[in-house]
Amino acid sequence: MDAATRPYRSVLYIPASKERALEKARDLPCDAIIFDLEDAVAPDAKAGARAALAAALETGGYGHRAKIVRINALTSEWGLEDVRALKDAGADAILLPKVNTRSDVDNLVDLIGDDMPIWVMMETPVSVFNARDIASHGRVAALVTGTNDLTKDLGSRTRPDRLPLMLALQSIVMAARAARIIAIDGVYNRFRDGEGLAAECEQGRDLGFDGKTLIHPAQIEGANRAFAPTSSEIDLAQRQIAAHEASQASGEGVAVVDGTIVENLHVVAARRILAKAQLLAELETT
Ligand SMILES: CC(C)(COP(=O)(O)OP(=O)(O)OC[C@H]1O[C@@H](n2cnc3c(N)ncnc32)[C@H](O)[C@@H]1OP(=O)(O)O)[C@@H](O)C(=O)NCCC(=O)NCCSC(=O)C[C@H](O)C(=O)O
Ligand SMILES: [Mg+2]
Repeated sequence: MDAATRPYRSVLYIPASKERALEKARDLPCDAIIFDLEDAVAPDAKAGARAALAAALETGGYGHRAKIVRINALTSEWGLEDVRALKDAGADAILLPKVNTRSDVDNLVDLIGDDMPIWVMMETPVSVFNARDIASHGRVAALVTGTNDLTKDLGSRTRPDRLPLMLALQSIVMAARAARIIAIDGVYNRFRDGEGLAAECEQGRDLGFDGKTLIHPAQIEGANRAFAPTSSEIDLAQRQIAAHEASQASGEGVAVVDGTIVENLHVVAARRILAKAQLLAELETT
């Protein structure tokens, strides 16, 4: 699948130390997997997780799902070995945690060479201030929000409305959009709370994120639903395009649908919705 157009509604973290989870993910309906060597893996389990992940990627079977490897920070005792063991293991991208500046990305580029796309964890206050600079790095293909680390570093409280994180969330989406790269929202820790997840997914979708990182398979369906176009969005998009075409044909620049104006820019957004709906429909039949 083309990296530029593939969906990223549901991006599931899997601790690479959990063999059962590595196996299970081959059949889960998520759009992408982050194979985690960092915070989900205990220090004593790092080496075993690295080897298990390399073997799982070699075996394959993850189908259309984007395969992202989250390594440990390059400043940690494990980062360099993670890169060495996994840079040629067949992943679609490497996810670098605890990034602060663009030069952190340069350090990874020096180690992996020319090809592999880099995803960046945005999870420190410094990274948020540098969001535009990081996102515009030519090798960075996605920004992934680390709301747990951000909350820790800010000393803020976890609130359902995520008010303390709003500047960070919006900065991340803005930077990603300015650079035309992917923006993924942070995790929802109460993984058995479907209603809470749905509300946070909706907020993330409203903010402009492409999808949400997840920690448990039970969260996949909610994220897939929230980040896909709804039937009423599809219906409206079709009517906006038709009305705009009709108004153009009669020499008018602007159409009106449901009492709201439709201009060229709305047609661009409407076409984007239809393209995404089509892509997801195709995905369901494969
Ligand atoms: C949260 C968990 C520890 C819960 O585990 P568990 O109690 O074992 O869950 P279940 O018994 O309900 O599991 C049911 C089956 O699903 C499989 N499973 C569970 N989690 C996953 C998963 N993530 N991927 C694939 N499969 C999974 C179990 O193996 C069971 O399978 P079966 O045997 O067939 O029934 C656990 O879910 C977990 O470890 N989640 C991941 C946690 C994680 O990755 N954390 C790090 C990322 S979050 C983060 O760091 C973000 C960022 O950096 C920040 O700062 O915010
Ligand atoms: Mg983190």
